[in-house]
Amino acid sequence: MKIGILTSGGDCPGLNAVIRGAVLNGIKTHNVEFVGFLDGWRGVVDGDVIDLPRTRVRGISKQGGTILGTSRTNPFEGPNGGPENIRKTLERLGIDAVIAIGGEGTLAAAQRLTDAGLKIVGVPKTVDNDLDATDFTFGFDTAVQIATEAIDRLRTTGESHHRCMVAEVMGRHVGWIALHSGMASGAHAILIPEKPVSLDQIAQWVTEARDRGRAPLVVVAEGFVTTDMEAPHSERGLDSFGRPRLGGIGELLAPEIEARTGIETRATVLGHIQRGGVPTAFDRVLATRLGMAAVDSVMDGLWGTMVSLHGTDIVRVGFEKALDNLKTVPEHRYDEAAILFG
Ligand SMILES: Nc1ncnc2c1ncn2[C@@H]1O[C@H](COP(=O)(O)OP(=O)(O)OP(=O)(O)O)[C@@H](O)[C@H]1O
Ligand SMILES: O=P(O)(O)OC[C@H]1O[C@](O)(CO)[C@@H](O)[C@@H]1O
Ligand SMILES: [Mg+2]
Repeated sequence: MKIGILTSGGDCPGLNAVIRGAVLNGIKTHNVEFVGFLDGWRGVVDGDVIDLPRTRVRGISKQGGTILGTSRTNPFEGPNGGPENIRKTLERLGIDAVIAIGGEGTLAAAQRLTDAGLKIVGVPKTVDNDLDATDFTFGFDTAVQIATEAIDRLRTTGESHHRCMVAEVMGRHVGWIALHSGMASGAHAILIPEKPVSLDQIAQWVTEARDRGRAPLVVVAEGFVTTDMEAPHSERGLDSFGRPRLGGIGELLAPEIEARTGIETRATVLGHIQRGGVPTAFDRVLATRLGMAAVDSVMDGLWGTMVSLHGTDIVRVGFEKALDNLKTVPEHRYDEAAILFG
């Protein structure tokens, strides 16, 4: 048996730990061989693979990024795309099954290919933590840790200058990173896509914090909209899948806050720093377990399912469960955090 592994969509700390977990379990428990597709679905469509012997995954669980590379290639496009061409390519390469590690886009593509008869098992991945049917995704804990450390630093310089600091974190559709890093760093306002808030309300929280002698700290997710905005702020065109590139809401908010409160305000965008570098121990363990479990799913022929964290157990769920809904921040989690605002 030969299994092909791919990593697709935005990268995420822990991808390499998944690959290592899969290869080690596959070799030690099931005596299977592995290849890696280069650059996500691009490698599947082009038949571009490398061998993944045990020596190739040695020591990689602590490495950020992905040794296989990633892309936002659509496997249904191009002269070699689509299920029939991919089936022929896999046959030519002697690959019996595919493990696709990715977010909702990658898993949606995997679902369509599985529906067309291909043998694919998924591993959920996203720093945003927005995939449903799994309690956490690996990469999220690392992103929160990085964001929290950065925000702690913004805090001390803000305090020295009696400034309001605005920290912008990732989160296209959901505010999990903002919620957790904001709560961990004691933010006076946490602004998330799920909860539009007026500029006057933000200014009120900032003023309250200043009046208590604090240097106000605002954490905002890139996908946040004020009650006056119709869509998330985007000033950098579209990504390769045609979606607006987000980022810059912090710089938009800073002068508005300054104008309303009279407090000098600075914005910092953390950006891709949140996706780089070594994964936390939590993410390494979660990713390793998911990789191992994905191989077990392949051996059980569970095509069209992904492995997922449920409590402390790794379970198997259908792609559709993960894709039906985004896992947004529930109202009660926002309300709980909001007790600390101002
Ligand atoms: N419904 C779909 N059908 C076929 N291909 C899709 C579909 N949705 C997304 N894809 C392909 O899968 C690629 C990966 O999806 P996407 O860019 O959303 O990354 P992801 O896996 O969701 O990770 P993230 O969004 O967290 O970075 C997309 O660029 C696109 O080419
Ligand atoms: O710059 P890239 O790689 O297109 O990805 C940015 C997007 O990826 C994410 O980090 C994860 O989906 C989003 O929060 C962000 O909008
Ligand atoms: Mg996506």
